[in-house]
Amino acid sequence: MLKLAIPKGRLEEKVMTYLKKTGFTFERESSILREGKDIVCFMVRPFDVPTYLVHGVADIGFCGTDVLLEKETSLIQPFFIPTNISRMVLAGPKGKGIPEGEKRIATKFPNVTQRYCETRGWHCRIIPLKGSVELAPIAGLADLIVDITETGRTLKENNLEILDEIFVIRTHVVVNPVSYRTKREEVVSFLEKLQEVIEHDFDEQPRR
Ligand SMILES: Nc1ncnc2c1ncn2[C@@H]1O[C@H](COP(=O)(O)OP(=O)(O)OP(=O)(O)O)[C@@H](O)[C@H]1O
Ligand SMILES: O=P(O)(O)OC[C@H]1O[C@H](OP(=O)(O)OP(=O)(O)O)[C@H](O)[C@@H]1O
Repeated sequence: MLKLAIPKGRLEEKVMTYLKKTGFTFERESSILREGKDIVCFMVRPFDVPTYLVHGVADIGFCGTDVLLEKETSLIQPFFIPTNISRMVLAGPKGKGIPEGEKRIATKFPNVTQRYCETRGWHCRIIPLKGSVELAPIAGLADLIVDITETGRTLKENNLEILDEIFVIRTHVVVNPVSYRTKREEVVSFLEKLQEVIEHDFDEQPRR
């Protein structure tokens, strides 16, 4: 029995489509649980995916680079699944640049931001928020933000500009290292089937 941690939200549909293409069917479905003959899917918040693996209650999960770097977990990352590519960026009010001295930075990703400031040798005051981070400079809560940008629409709508790109965000397949040892055959067989589905999908894509 494989136990998977599936991110609810913008990644959910793509991941569930890949699972069904991999041959899994589900007899019982709810908003938090999908159960089939050889599989159980825990439907969780994206930030919580690594937690289910680290605590050993899930074998495989799917989550973004942002979550993995924010949670600083050491999970096996065999490959990506094709989803929209987004970026973690430093951004601030258009035309104002990066202030001298202490920088107030609002973010959903305090650990990522702390490490980024250390690499820049900056003295920062990090203001953790749960969302709508783009509001912080407008409200005077922060000088800068560290946040995800995909299309750039949110930044543009709030007169913010990218000041630095911190890392590219992909969607990772992640594996619990213990499961990789104790359920090796089942885990490897699933990963191989999933990779075949992804490669077949990719080959089917119309070439631009
Ligand atoms: N525009 C985007 N904003 C946020 N996440 C994005 C975006 N584009 C791609 N992603 C990826 O999708 C993942 C899930 O994002 P989603 O918006 O579904 O949940 P969340 O907002 O991160 O978490 P929650 O809904 O629990 O607050 C992110 O961790 C990131 O890897
Ligand atoms: O570059 P864009 O395509 O505009 O996407 C970036 C926006 O998407 C995410 O917000 P989300 O929609 O997840 O809501 P949130 O602000 O509550 O996190 C992210 O926090 C940015 O605000």
